[in-house]
Amino acid sequence: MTYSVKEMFYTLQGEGAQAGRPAVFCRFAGCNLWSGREEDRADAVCTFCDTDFVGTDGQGGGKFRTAAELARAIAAKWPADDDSGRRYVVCTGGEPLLQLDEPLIDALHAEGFEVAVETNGTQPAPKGLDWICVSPKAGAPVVLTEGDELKLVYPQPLAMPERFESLGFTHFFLQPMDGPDQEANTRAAIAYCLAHPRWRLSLQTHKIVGID
Ligand SMILES: C[S@@+](CC[C@H](N)C(=O)[O-])C[C@H]1O[C@@H](n2cnc3c(N)ncnc32)[C@H](O)[C@@H]1O
Ligand SMILES: Nc1nc2[nH]cc(C(=O)O)c2c(=O)[nH]1
Ligand code: SF4
Ligand SMILES: [Mg+2]
Repeated sequence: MTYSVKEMFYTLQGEGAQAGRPAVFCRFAGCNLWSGREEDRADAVCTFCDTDFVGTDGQGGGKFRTAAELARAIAAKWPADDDSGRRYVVCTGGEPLLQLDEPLIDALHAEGFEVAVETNGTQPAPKGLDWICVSPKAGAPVVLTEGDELKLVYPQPLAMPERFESLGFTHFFLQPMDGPDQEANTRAAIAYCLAHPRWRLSLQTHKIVGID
């Protein structure tokens, strides 16, 4: 299996229940809900994506021919002198579950990492993941109905929170949709959480503080 990676970087997880935690982000190239080309955005299943996941030309990106090779490259991003035993990798994209497989999870565990995934939930998950974040998209079926956090970008008129709150997740987050209406979306997400206390607010804190 050859893995196509857009970019790879060490930063703080900005979103959800693990916000603030140091992590290597591995952004896989490609998605099943949008081509990534602006001219296709309006007709895509997912129209509000804030991410460039096309190609392998970002920082630390490239093609990796084996799971061990990719796991070594991820490990090389972690501070060399760290002895905390808290290595953490977030596999994102694009849609990581188009590529992330059991051999790669095993290779990352062998490098001492806890392995997290950020997924749109349209693909089954391989065994062995340590943290599963599903972010459903209106118009795309959710097949991954259990995990650690469900993080719904809000508002999506055809994917309202009520539809997801009986699924098997530990945490339920609303994340205001970034874009031209970001401020209004944030106020609406706050109002929804206050009226429905099962839901918590997830801000994209990396954008607030200006890190990757
Ligand atoms: C770029 S996606 C990649 C992972 C996967 N394809 C997914 O959608 O979950 C990473 C996270 O960013 C969220 N996201 C994407 N565009 C956003 C936007 N405009 N505003 C807020 N969150 C956004 C996604 O819902 C997801 O939780
Ligand atoms: N700092 C930081 N946190 C993130 N959490 C989810 C991200 C993503 O693009 O999947 C992301 C990201 O791109 N940067
Ligand atoms: S599913 Fe995720 S990566 Fe794909 S277009 Fe939507 S937000 Fe972007
Ligand atoms: Mg992002």
